[in-house]
Amino acid sequence: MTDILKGIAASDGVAVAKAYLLVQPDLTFSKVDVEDVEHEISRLQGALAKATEELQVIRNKAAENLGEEEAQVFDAHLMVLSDPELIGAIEGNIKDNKVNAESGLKEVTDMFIGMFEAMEDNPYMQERAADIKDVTKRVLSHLLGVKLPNPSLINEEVVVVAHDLTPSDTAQLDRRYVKAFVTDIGGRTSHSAIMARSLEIPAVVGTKEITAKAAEGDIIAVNGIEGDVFVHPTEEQIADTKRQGQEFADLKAEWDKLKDAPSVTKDGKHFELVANIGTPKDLEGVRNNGGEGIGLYRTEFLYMDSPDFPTEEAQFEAYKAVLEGMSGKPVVVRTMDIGGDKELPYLPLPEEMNPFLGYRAIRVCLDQDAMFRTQLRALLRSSVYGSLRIMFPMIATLQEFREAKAMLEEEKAKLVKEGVKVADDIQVGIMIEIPAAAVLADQFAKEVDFFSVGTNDLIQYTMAADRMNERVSYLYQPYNPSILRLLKHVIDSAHKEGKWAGMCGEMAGDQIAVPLLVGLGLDEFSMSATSILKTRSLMKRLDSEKMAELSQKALYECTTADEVVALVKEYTK
Ligand SMILES: C=C(OP(=O)(O)O)C(=O)O
Ligand SMILES: [Mg+2]
Repeated sequence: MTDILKGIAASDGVAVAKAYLLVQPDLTFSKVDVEDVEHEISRLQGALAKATEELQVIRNKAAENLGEEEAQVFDAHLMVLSDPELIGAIEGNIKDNKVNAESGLKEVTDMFIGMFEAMEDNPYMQERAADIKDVTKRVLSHLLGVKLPNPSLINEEVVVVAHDLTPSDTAQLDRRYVKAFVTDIGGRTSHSAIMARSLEIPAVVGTKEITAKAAEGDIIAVNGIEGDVFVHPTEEQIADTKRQGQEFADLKAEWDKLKDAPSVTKDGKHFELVANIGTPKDLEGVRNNGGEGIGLYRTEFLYMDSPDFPTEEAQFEAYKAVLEGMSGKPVVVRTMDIGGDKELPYLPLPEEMNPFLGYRAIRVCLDQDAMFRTQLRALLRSSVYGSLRIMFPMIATLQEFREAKAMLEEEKAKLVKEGVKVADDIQVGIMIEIPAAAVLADQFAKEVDFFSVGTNDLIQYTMAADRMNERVSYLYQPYNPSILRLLKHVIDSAHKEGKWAGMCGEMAGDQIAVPLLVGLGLDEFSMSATSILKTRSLMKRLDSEKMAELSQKALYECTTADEVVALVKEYTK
């Protein structure tokens, strides 16, 4: 029987393939007293050998697909598996206490993990604790005879099914084989959804129950355009999904013709259409989709992809590659925005009740300023290779901006004194993603060079609706007049001071929002590279005067988001 699930359409495209369950198996066990300790030790040895063999395959796969550096984490795991001190302690525990291998293993590894985790100021030991946790899971899975999912080992076409995908899980998905993914939780602006769009993997998130409905190997049809998922689809549903996929592909072919066209409205008004990227590897997609620059380089992925804090040199190389790769077109680099749903294994942040309201982004950077200054130096050094704009995330107050800017100036002065060349036309701006900054935009506009509105966060904070939570996703309303009024204030405030205002939240590429934003006079639209051409195509059909009238009505006559959507449809018929 077919199960039909409705989720949030997170990344365009369709796929029909077998399910691959990326679900953590049950690793619980009971502690058992045993007589035959030798048997338990040989079970342990067997599991260690299997785990080693498996990790070697994963390591080689990672090196092949992602590069040597990314494979290093598995070397660390292999080292744990062959650590005589650790293995000796586990065997000793089994012998001395006459317990089963599962229990002998877990007790010892828990002890080491606890000890290392307690060394809070020592990121190296924190990382070792994380390695031991991972390895323990793998050995336990072999002892218990259950399978751990290994996304990097996928070598046939599948639809990945998961409760949730972290950005690092998503980064491991190989586009050749992973035809789509479907999750229980998440929203359109969760980072795994954003990454799916840049990897061009169709995705439906927030289905609530895909992991309960789909079993390994079940055929699944995914429609990432509409947000529909069919488990055991009928022939008709498969045909229908594929037909919609074909229609989308045809549209895409039309959009592709606009690759080298300017981004102008019907009446000739130009708007800048630029891209959001997470790594220098994304530049190819930006060029293929006719991006006029980079409006948001999320540098935290550089930190997330690295086994330790990236050095100044490694960062410099990445920033230089992006600036050179864009051949003088503007590049907005956002300083590290860690926290929320983005974690660093080597920077343990305290568990928080509300991580999106907690210790993240500029708050971490101003607090741990050595790390921040390293990034600023790398950025300043790269500035001579293109047109660099530096942007600070999650700014709530002017003090924060002034403090961050002062650090930037200090690092610049030091570099100049050392004889290092630094460009003297670097614009310095902020993300507007906290309502306090949006409300005070008129004052911020006097001190910053530009604004870029981060609607992913601005909407969640304004509506008090978690962007990751599908239960409140109905409140995640980009078109709510309250949001539109905030945007108007931000854009007008920038213009009053002769500054520009952009947007790098997902709303900038939203086809209902674009007519409103054109009407509000937003200068720069930054989005997933894959949304650029369809937005350019839409813009060509809009008249800027008429859109100004539309936005005026939407802001002051509409009372709900639904009314705004209806009005946009009427104005763009
Ligand atoms: C672009 C934004 O930042 P991020 O999605 O990385 O939080 C935003 O909040 O809109
Ligand atoms: Mg944000």
